[in-house]
Amino acid sequence: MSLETRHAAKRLRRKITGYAACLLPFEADGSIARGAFEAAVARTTDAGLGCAVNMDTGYANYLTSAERTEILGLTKGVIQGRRDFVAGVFVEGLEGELVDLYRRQMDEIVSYGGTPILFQTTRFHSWSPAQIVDLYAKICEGHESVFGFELGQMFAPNGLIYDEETISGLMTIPALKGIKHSSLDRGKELRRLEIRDKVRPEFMIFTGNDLGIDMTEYGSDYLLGLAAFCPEKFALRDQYWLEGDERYAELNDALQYLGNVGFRAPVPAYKHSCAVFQHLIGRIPSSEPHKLCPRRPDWEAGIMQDCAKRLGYEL
Ligand SMILES: N[C@@H](CC=O)C(=O)O
Repeated sequence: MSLETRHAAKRLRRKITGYAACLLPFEADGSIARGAFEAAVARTTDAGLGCAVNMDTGYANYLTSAERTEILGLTKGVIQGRRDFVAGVFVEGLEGELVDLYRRQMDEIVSYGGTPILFQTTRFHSWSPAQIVDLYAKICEGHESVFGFELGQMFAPNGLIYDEETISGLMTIPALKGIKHSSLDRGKELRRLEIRDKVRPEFMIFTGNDLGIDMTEYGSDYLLGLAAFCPEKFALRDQYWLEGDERYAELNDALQYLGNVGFRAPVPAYKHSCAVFQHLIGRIPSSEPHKLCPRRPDWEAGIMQDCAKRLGYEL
């Protein structure tokens, strides 16, 4: 795609739909900070963003199934039907028939009022496009609304970025309403938008590109771990875009600075960056990530402080 074509693809003043992949915060003793999690769900919802829980940012890969269920309960309790929320379905490492494994967790999420979003599993990495599309069709059958999730392996080894045949096939499944795309690759995401516009214009592409959050300018919506750092700033940015307000650019730049620092390699340590940031601005009781999460260096608080100041937080 030439730069001219890319520039022409921008959709000024589009209404953007945004979800934050909520961070699961911890107390200094390593226990889940339930109150702070509930406050984050309330803050995100009040700001106008949807909550995505039990995602990578919520340590879906490290939580027990009982802990994931507890998170669903806490989320439902705070949101109380005021708006939708999405929740990760994580089957990696589980034994059994794949369709059953997915559907059992999806049913549970729906029973809490959530929309399931399907993490991938290494078990289908070597499958053909037709086999993968068929699996999703079976998983989604009878469901009203499900989201897919393409996760780059810089985030987690169970993730996979599909080829275009698979993506086009997935877009034909009626219950699948959209897909989160986390390749961190603008070109790949722009191609998905082109395919979507041809195959099924109402199908949602949620950018998961924390290094390119302006993908929303081209027709993506978003489901971002970065939005969990400061959901109200994302809401304001989206409002500026909707209104054609020139303050959009400066705020987007400040958010992107935070994204570039927070999501630097090794990428999975972004959850520690998020905890450090949230602790600095006084929202969570400790800067501790999940005990299995890769950690940032001791100077993280200094650089996060600079990001926070640029976003206008007074520390
Ligand atoms: N932040 C995302 C991961 C990559 O996009 C998530 O929490 O799932």
